Parts: sequence; C-alpha cells; structure tokens
Amino acid sequence: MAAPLFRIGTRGSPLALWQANAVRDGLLAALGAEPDAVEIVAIRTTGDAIQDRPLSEAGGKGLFVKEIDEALLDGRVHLAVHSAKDLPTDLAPGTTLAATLKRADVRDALIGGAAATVDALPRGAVVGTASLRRGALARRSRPDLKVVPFRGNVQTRLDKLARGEVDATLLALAGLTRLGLQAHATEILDEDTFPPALGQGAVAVTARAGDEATLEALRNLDCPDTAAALLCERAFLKVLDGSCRTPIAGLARVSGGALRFKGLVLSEDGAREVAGEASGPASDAEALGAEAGRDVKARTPADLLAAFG
Ligand SMILES: NCc1[nH]cc(CCC(=O)O)c1CC(=O)O
Repeated sequence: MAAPLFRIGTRGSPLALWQANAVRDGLLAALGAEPDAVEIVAIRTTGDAIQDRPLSEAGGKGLFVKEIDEALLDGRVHLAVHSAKDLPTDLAPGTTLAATLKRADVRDALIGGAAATVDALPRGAVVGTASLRRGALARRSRPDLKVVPFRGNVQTRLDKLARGEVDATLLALAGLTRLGLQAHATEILDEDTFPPALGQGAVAVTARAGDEATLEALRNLDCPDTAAALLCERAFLKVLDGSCRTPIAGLARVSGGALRFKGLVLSEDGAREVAGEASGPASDAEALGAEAGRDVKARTPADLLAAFG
C-alpha cells in the first residue's frame, strides 16, 4: 500500500472526526485520489484530558490545539482540522489558516428537559453550559435562570441532561446536525437575540506555512465567503479577547461581496452589554472586524474590561 499523500491531525471526539472526514472527502474529491491517499490521525489534547473544571480556568481554548500544532510542526501530519470557534486568535507560529469549509447553520439550540423553550423553562431552572457567552445570553433574557458548568462532548452533555443533572442545555445546531442529533434540539435560537460564538458553524483547516503542496491542495476546499466572515470575526475577537473569560458573541454575513458584522460583549450575568457593527466590502473583512472591536472596546466600561485579564 502506498504511503498516504496527506495525513490529517484532529481531536478524537466524534464531532472532530466528522469534521476531519469532511475535509478528507473534500481532498480526495479534489485530488481524484484513492481512499488510502488521505489518512486521519486522532490526537488527544490537554483540553480533552481536563474534564473536571471550566477550561476558561485551566488555560483556555489553546488547550485543544497545542498537541495538534506540535504534530503539524514536526511533520507527523500535513494539515489540522478544527472547529473554527475553538481555534485561538493567534495561530501557532509556522502554521497558517489554509482553508475554511462552507459554513453550516450558525445558530445555537436549546435542548430542554424541563421545557422546550427558553421562555417556557420554570422559574430558577438550571441551565448547564461551559460557555460564558451562552450563560450570559440565557440570563439576559431570563435573569432567574441558574447557570452551572457543564462539560464533555456533545453526546456526554445530552446524556447528563437525560439523567436530569440539569433542566436544559445549549449546543450549536451545527454540531448536533453533524452528529445526526438535531432531533434533540427543542428550540432553535434566533441569531439576533442569541448571537453565536465567533466562528461558530465553520470548520477551519491549518497547515504549515510554506508547505505549498498541502496549501495548494487545500485551496480547493476553501469557501471564500466563509473565509472572509471568519477573518472578520477573528479580528473582532483578537481586539477584545485577551483571554476567554469575557462573554463575546458575533457574526459576519457575506453576500454578493458585501460583509455585515455585528458583535457583542456582555457581563457574565447578561445584565450589561456593549454592541458594535461594521459593514463594507468583504475584501476588507479583517479591518472591519478590528474596527468593530476597537469601537466596542472603547465603549466598554472598565470593570467589564477588567475581566479581559
Ligand atoms: N466547544 C465545542 C464545540 N466546538 C464546535 C462545536 C459545534 C460545531 C461548531 O460550532 O462549529 C462545539 C459544540 C457546541 O458548542 O455545541
């Protein structure tokens, strides 16, 4: 058997493997290659190993990419596949964003045990989420809700909900759909009232800067509109987010070469917020995101900014 042309590094969760397989299928189709030409290498990350505390306390989202970046940089894999929203704003030196797959549905879903919708949850209902953004947005519309930490992969969280550990949880519709679990969603939340995480629904592929063979193959998989949206959202995040301890949401939409971005910073209890927007040509995506970020930052009260650490 011939050695594979490309090895893909990924986390080993079912969602991560689904995404890596989507990239593999895309590469095989683009290359017209036999199935054994692209191999998937599952890599266990520090983030996967830590299950007992919120990751925002353990060191943030970099924990999910460190070991995969190491494999990329020492040549064990040629490319790495990530959920774009889990990719730190600063990529590891020597790696670059090589492709962004066409974005899936960006919205969050409520998976309600005690009731089907956020509005219908009983007073004081317990919502399990590890996401500061989801916790803040849930309490923005329902200050009586109690938000508790909730970790594990998508299936684990659904199992915990089914056992009654919480009254409801919130998950990305894209992840549920990729896993064939979308029927668990009891309410799909509107992107204006419940804006997604920056990068939500998008799959990003990184490779070694300078590895032209890999970069060229991956160009076939890139969706330019999604890439522009992601560039904008990541620029917003970079200006605002020194850590991942502040609830941040936002979304860029690209249509006919025009980009519209809306972003939001919230207090952890959802009681206060600062929103910003930017629009212009998609070719200015990065500058538009950074501009919105600077605008929001300038108007954000010092005590909210203190959480940026
Ligand atoms: N942080 C985990 C994670 N990373 C990407 C997704 C879903 C897929 C996506 O948003 O692209 C999820 C699960 C979730 O948030 O429900």
